[in-house]
Amino acid sequence: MISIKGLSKTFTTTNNQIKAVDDLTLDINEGGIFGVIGYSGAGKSTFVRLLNRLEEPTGGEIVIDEQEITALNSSQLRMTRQDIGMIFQHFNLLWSRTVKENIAFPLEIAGVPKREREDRVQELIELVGLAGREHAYPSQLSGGQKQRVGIARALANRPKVLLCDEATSALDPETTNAILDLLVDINERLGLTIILITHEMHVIKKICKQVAVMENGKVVEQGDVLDVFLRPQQQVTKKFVEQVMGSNEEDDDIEKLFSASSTGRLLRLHFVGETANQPLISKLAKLFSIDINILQGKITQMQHDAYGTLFVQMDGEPDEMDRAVQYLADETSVEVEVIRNVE
Ligand SMILES: Nc1ncnc2c1ncn2[C@@H]1O[C@H](COP(=O)(O)OP(=O)(O)OP(=O)(O)O)[C@@H](O)[C@H]1O
Repeated sequence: MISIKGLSKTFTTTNNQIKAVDDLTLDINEGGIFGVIGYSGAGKSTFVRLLNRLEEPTGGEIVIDEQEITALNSSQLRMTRQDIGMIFQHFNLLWSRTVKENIAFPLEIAGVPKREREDRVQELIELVGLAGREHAYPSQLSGGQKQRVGIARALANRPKVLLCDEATSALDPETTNAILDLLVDINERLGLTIILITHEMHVIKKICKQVAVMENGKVVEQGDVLDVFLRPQQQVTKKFVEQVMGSNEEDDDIEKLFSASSTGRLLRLHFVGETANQPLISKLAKLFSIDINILQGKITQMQHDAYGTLFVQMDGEPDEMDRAVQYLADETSVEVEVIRNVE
């Protein structure tokens, strides 16, 4: 468990004081992928850099694996940092060293003997998918390959925690997906905790189990990603959810699609979890004497679950429509809402 209590960081500049992280309290479970999302300036980078004390906190406490990070002296901190790997948006590689030499660097600093170091580097190269590129220099690599070197280097000393500071923000969408897949693979294979900060909701959606939303140096909302997607409380969270789901303003257009001349019912079906929407719609049409038409829908695939909303028009005898709605409510995990009813 990573436990953060009342964490603060104030930067003092010549003109003013900036509370980059403001009395932040958060618990992060071990072994998962935890996302922290926020807009630029929310304090995400400062927060993640406080976790390994690349920034010194102004106040508060950080405990990782029963060790109080905030209480360590500098030599203890050097040792403990081996348990906390980090990757960066711009990779922070050593440009005059090859792939192999970059990955070996933290092992050299930790005093690992040469033979053991070479074996470990080879293992890491295989793990991140860089076999054949051992002797390349960073300038000869693509962005995705550079981040793979960053990941291998961060994992060299077998950390318990991996901090990712906007690790995919400099990458194109395809490469982003490949790197996110690699992070999931590493999390599953090595069981280490990943803390990832980003301003992109699709990154959270794709790989995180839990998320915290930051604004003005504070966590304003947190929970399971699915819950936060389904019931965003804060305005900032709603905006992030809209990044991947579109806005609810489209609901007005739905009323127009279901025009004054339409009969039957306009339903909003809210899907959560594994329910596949297409089979359900055709099943309804088979089970009941109704016509059913999809007017509009937005379903998104999360790491394990799908969720989203379909607007459908149902027509038929009132009794049959009642039975179909009852069936949806009782026999499926779909939340159903009758928006209009014209008989
Ligand atoms: N070294 C510093 N000195 C002074 N102010 C700083 C320093 N580092 C960060 N800040 C300020 O702290 C606030 C939070 O910055 P931070 O970089 O943590 O936010 P962020 O959410 O990571 O945003 P971004 O993605 O743009 O980096 C900002 O107002 C920033 O200007």
